[in-house]
Amino acid sequence: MGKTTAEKIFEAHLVDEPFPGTKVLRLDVVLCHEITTPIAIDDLIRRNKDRVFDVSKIKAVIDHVTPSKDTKTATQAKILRDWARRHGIKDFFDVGANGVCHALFPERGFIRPGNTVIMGDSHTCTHGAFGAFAAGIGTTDLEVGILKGVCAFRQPKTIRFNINGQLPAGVYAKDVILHIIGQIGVNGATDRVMEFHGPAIDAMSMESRMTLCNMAIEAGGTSGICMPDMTTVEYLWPFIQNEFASKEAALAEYSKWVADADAEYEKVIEIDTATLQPTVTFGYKPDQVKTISEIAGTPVDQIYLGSCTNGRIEDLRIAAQILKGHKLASTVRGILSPATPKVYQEALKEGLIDIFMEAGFCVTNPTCGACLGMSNGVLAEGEVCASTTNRNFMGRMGKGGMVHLMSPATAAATAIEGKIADPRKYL
Ligand SMILES: CC(C)[C@H](C(=O)O)[C@@H](O)C(=O)O
Ligand code: SF4
Repeated sequence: MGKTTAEKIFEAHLVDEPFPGTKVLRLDVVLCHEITTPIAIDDLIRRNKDRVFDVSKIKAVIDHVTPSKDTKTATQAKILRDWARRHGIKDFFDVGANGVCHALFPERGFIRPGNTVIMGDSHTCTHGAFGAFAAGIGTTDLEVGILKGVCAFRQPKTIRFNINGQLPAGVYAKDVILHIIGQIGVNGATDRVMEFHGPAIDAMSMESRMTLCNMAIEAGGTSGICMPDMTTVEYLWPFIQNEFASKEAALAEYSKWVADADAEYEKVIEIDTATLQPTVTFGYKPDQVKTISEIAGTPVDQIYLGSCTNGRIEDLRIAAQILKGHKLASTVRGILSPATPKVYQEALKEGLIDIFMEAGFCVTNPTCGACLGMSNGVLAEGEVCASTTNRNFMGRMGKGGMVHLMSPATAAATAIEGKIADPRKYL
């Protein structure tokens, strides 16, 4: 019988099976940020276990609130910084070099097809875009991962999504994943891997695949996974060219992680792209979605472009293309947080930052910031934000505030009109 991508990765990384169905896997990458890792670090110190299993496999960044805004966040940053220095963790990204973890780490080529990846962050599923098994974990698992380079998982079942056809104009990876979450619900993939296939995925850039996998957790999914292909190889090429004689050789190697044609799935869900429209959330759960025609005209107070979902260069290009020559509506404010310094620099070079600033946007340094209501754009009570992020939970971007999740294109159109707007009019 054939295997899914997750089954192949589990088999290749299996160290132990302490109980039936519980698999201890060898880890290829342990990612860290300053909110959750300091808790693990403090506990390891307390238990006299301040060690790391392999400095080259640990990557750390200060990204959630940076530069620090108060004593608490400065202390969190300091604990992570001191720890990285103490252990000689080279891939540590501090103020000036830091960006949102799930954008920065892939951009640095840290995630490869077939990898096992953990992080104390729920959106770790993003890295499955590379054909990896990447899962968010809690403090105890993080401590074990840091100390021993292993993690226990239940063998997940896989749901396969076939995204048939090509995406219509104005419809992006964000709309696809919002549509899927709307269809299956916030628990629709709990403890499941979401494997994405089909011509629409084959045609997607790595950035779009990351957007798609990023929100797997919003349906309860352990990891989203896309099949490694030439797009994956091209993206990774600057980092792997010394490992392979040619791109074809890299592709041949990575293809072993592609799910077998006769793999067994718990469920196969077919999506016909012709039916897809720009999609936006309402309410406080990511499965509460409406098509743009159902929700257009809803007034907002703030537009936020950024995050690990949609703060990459492709997202800024799409939004800038729509915003070019327009101004923000007089009733709204706009905030752009490029996800990484590289995205920021690239956007500067391409003239995108000019477009955003001329439209009236405030451009912040790369950080999570407003996405989780920590800094750079916290909402007041009763305010509404049109946001390219991934969570619309009650008060997510500020107590008493509400969030409508949408694509960068829809956010840009909304910025122009001050009300949720259809991006297709501006294409
Ligand atoms: C701070 C962190 C633990 C959290 C997460 O795990 O998702 C954050 O990134 C978020 O998006 O709410
Ligand atoms: S950008 Fe938002 S969702 Fe992503 S890691 Fe940061 S806080 Fe979490």
